[in-house]
Amino acid sequence: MSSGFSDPSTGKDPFRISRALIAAVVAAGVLQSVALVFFVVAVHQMLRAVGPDQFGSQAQADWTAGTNAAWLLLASMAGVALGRGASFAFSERAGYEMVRELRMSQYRHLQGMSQRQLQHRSRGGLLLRFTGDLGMLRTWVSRGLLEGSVCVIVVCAGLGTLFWLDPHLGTAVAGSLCLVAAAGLAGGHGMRKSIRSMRRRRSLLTSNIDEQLQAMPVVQGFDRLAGEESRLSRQNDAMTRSLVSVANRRGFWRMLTALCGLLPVAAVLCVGLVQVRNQQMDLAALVSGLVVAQYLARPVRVIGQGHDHWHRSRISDGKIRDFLASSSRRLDDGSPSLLVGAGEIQMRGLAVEGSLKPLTATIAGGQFVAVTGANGSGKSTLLAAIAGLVAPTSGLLLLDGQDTSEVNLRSRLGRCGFVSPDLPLMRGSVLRNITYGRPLSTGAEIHRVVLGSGLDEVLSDLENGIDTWLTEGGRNLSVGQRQRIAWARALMGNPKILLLDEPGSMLDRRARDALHGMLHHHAGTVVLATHDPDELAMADVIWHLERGQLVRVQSGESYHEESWLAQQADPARFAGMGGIR
Ligand SMILES: Nc1ncnc2c1ncn2[C@@H]1O[C@H](COP(=O)(O)OP(=O)(O)OP(=O)(O)O)[C@@H](O)[C@H]1O
Repeated sequence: MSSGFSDPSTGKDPFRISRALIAAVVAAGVLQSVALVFFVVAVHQMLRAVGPDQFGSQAQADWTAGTNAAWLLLASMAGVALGRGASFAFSERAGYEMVRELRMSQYRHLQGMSQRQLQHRSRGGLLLRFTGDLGMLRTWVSRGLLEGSVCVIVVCAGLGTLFWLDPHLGTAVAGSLCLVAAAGLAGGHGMRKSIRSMRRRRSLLTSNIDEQLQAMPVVQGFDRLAGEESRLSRQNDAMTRSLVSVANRRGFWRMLTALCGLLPVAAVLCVGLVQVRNQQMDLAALVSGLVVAQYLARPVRVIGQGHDHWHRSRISDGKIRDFLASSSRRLDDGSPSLLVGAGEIQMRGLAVEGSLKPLTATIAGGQFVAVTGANGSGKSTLLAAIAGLVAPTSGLLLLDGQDTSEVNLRSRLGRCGFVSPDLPLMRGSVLRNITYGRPLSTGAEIHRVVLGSGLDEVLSDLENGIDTWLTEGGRNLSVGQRQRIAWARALMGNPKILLLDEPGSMLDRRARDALHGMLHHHAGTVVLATHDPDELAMADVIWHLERGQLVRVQSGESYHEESWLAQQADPARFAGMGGIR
């Protein structure tokens, strides 16, 4: 079953339900229905063969016919049980398999989203796509669509059997079901509105809790505990009100479905008794009819609940489709891979809306460029654009002469070693973190990087050394320690282009010296965003950015001279700042 949507990475429709499983569910439904018909026939025959006179039997019990009917009864019971069990298992499996595909499609879509897109999305809403929304869709597919279809087959078979027993019984039950279905459809209005409001509130609450988890020290440090508690309490109350409203509507549905379950029994009893009184039907047919009506209670209830699942899933379905249709870059679109060269970076009118004005410049392979400028001048954006994490809104970026918009993204990402406050450490050991981009690094390479980045000093302070376990973002380490691990992570594999966004901002003097030594020795291009005069003086070229624009290019030497002269002219201004060395 296809929805017309296709995952660009796999070319498959992630909403597709496996045809084989649909066939299996339908087959199980047919088995259950046929077995139910035989079961009723067996009940009817048994009553007529060995039941008392009122059941329409002869004065003498026909034990042979009764025994045959008993065998049929047993066989049909097994068929009903088998059909029901199989239809449940296959329906559940079909739902789980569809959700598995959708989960991966959503995750691949997420992987193609740029840093800015992710920063602009609510985390609560995104989390909901992977949890509640998938759960709702699964419930609809398994319990609503597939189990509901089986139940429709069973109800049809049951109605057919009732018509066979007595057309009046069939008509009464069919009529009563139509009545309840019409009432249900009329009462279904407003359900989606309540669900939409409940989802919005749940997403807000999840985002808030997620933020609080990360920023609890801010809440505590600024003593905003009471304020945040009352905000959460308001959100919690609003969500509870939405949940109660949805529960009320669902309660109405439960009432209808319970009624649906009992109504066929009442209809068969009333119409059947009248027919028996008028001697147009025997008691065997009435009892058999009651057996059918009683069996139909569950399938009718399931069909009724399908309506509830349908409404709940429509909003989730829409949200997932919107998410999958939102802009995301394809990681592997079949275009050629980026080839590694000397690390030359060319920008031709490269711009990022709101952050970086069109920039045309070239950084030669092996050059060391320091980028400086006031806060918000666009340094981080420039580095992230070179790394491929921020998509330029116009212009071209060429790495080693290759237009990055024409190479496949997967080959481009990870080509630059990047240290940035926006790239936190991951949960896991220090070793996992430093080899994150290159899990197959050899022991010798790890040793080289650990020594080259001075990480050995940090590791000697950690009880478990390189196996020390880091929590999310490495928050169980000091900021400087985290920065040095991030450094080592960027150096692994000796990347031709190294992008460092203020990597020394939290380092002590020794660590800073180690960083400078590493910058000296790195055999490749280095682009360093910094305010540090020592680091600026080390660079081959310095780019001064102002409000997203490259306003001045200067050599490191001339910067050094300029600073030295300024220091001589006004020593008081530089007192205590360490000076230019
Ligand atoms: N996710 C974002 N979405 C939209 N605009 C952003 C985003 N991040 C940053 N900006 C804007 O882009 C501009 C450049 O920001 P950027 O972080 O590149 O500056 P920066 O020079 O690195 O600053 P700092 O020295 O404070 O790190 C700023 O005006 C900022 O408001």
